[in-house]
Amino acid sequence: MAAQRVVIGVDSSTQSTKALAVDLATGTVLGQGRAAHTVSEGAGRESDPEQWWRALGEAVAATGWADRAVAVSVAGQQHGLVTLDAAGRPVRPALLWNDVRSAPQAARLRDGFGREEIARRTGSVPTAAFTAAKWAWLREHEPAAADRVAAVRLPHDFLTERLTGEPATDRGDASGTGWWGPDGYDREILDRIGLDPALLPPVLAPGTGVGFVGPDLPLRQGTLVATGTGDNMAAALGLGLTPGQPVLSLGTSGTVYAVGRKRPTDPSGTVAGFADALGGWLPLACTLNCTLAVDRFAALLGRDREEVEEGGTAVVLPYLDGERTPDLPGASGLVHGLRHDTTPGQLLQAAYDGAAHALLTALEDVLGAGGESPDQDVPLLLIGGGARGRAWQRTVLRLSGRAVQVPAAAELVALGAAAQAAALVTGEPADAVACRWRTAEGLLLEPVARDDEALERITVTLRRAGALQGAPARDQ
Ligand SMILES: Nc1ncnc2c1ncn2[C@@H]1O[C@H](COP(=O)(O)OP(=O)(O)O)[C@@H](O)[C@H]1O
Ligand SMILES: O=C(CO)[C@@H](O)[C@H](O)COP(=O)(O)O
Repeated sequence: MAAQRVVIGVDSSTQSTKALAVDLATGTVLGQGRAAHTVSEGAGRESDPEQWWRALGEAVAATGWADRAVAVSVAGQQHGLVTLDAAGRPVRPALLWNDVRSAPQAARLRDGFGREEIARRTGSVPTAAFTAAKWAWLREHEPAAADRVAAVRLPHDFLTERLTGEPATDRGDASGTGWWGPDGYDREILDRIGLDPALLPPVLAPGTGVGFVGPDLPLRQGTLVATGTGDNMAAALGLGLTPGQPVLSLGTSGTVYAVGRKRPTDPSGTVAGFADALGGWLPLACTLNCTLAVDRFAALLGRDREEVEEGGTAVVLPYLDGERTPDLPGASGLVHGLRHDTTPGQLLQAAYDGAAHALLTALEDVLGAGGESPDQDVPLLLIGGGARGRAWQRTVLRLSGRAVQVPAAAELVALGAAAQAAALVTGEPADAVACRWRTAEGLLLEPVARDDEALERITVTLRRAGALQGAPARDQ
């Protein structure tokens, strides 16, 4: 009998690192590990890349397969700016995707090139989330630190390079930088933000290996290392998505996306025109306030997150971290429509609705931007930590009007990374590996009539909130 071959997939996301050891032949998860990250509070959102590296070591060790896996791949939170000195050490903590301090720099890029032109070049109209805006912020606010930078990396590139000693990135994660387009790195944008292209890693073709794990590291020396990718691209691989199949991910960020055959270039900025990790596109809309914001409302109300009640007229715009979709980086949380008979459970439900609203109203734009026609009969795949919650599931059913499918597999990002590692070994496309592993199978929830009234109430409140929520981000 042939020896069992095992691959490891890693998801280095905002709140934690998760690792899965997966049987290459069947997709069975044989071991898993998790290690928490810390994110700064206050004006910015920063994390120490050294902590991610330690967390990767802990999480892969906990799988029980670190010394036996044949291949590994690392997926990571998108957009984060990792700055390294000549010795490969972080110059400062990484600036994360949900740090809105870089909003003025994003606005300058947008206005300098014009929305149409920058979307044509990079696929996206940059917001504060994009790495280009973060580098411009660093240049302006910490020029001495910027001068010391010898290499600029995304979170997953940083970890892959620690494993292999090789600088590399992939088209999926590169597409979230704001300085990458179909012809590679955009020299004019890099020039505009004062970033030397020599500091950036090469963008490897899909399906390429970066190298092998070096000596004295958390995995066996000689283990094959795949390119890895951004976390949303990895989940798309992990689900074996076909074009037009929509996904809603409920984690620190809320994201809605689908694989598309057409390159997206949405000048409105609602849809980011990301590349996927194969050769296609991954139009995506992302919010900053998702599970953490709803959990904060539950805590403020002194309730369990499942203790929601229907009815009432309350509207919550839960923009506790500012917001990206809609692009209101200076926004804060807003409650409207309270009455004497509003119950705490209704208010909590309104927080769920407010967090899901932008994602579900962007769904048609996401499908359209990738050249796919919205088919209401195709179930919405629900993933991320929040997908386990019944209140989240019911909210998505009510506000989408679609059937909702919750895959039984919990860690789709790590599973997608594992599929990418497996593909490197077998020569298959990574999404074909995921289909073979039947990763998308799970609970199918029947559709209910869409609650257009609730959606409209939120849309109107948002429109009327105008000046309160639209205040420009403080330049800090
Ligand atoms: N059963 C559950 N119901 C609702 N939310 C949940 C549940 N389990 C976890 N979460 C939420 O999921 C979030 C973590 O999701 P995850 O996708 O792992 O985040 P990330 O990848 O951004 O680090 C936490 O903020 C937590 O509030
Ligand atoms: O910024 C985006 C997508 O553009 C986020 O989706 C990040 O990739 C962070 O993901 P999570 O840690 O929430 O999974």
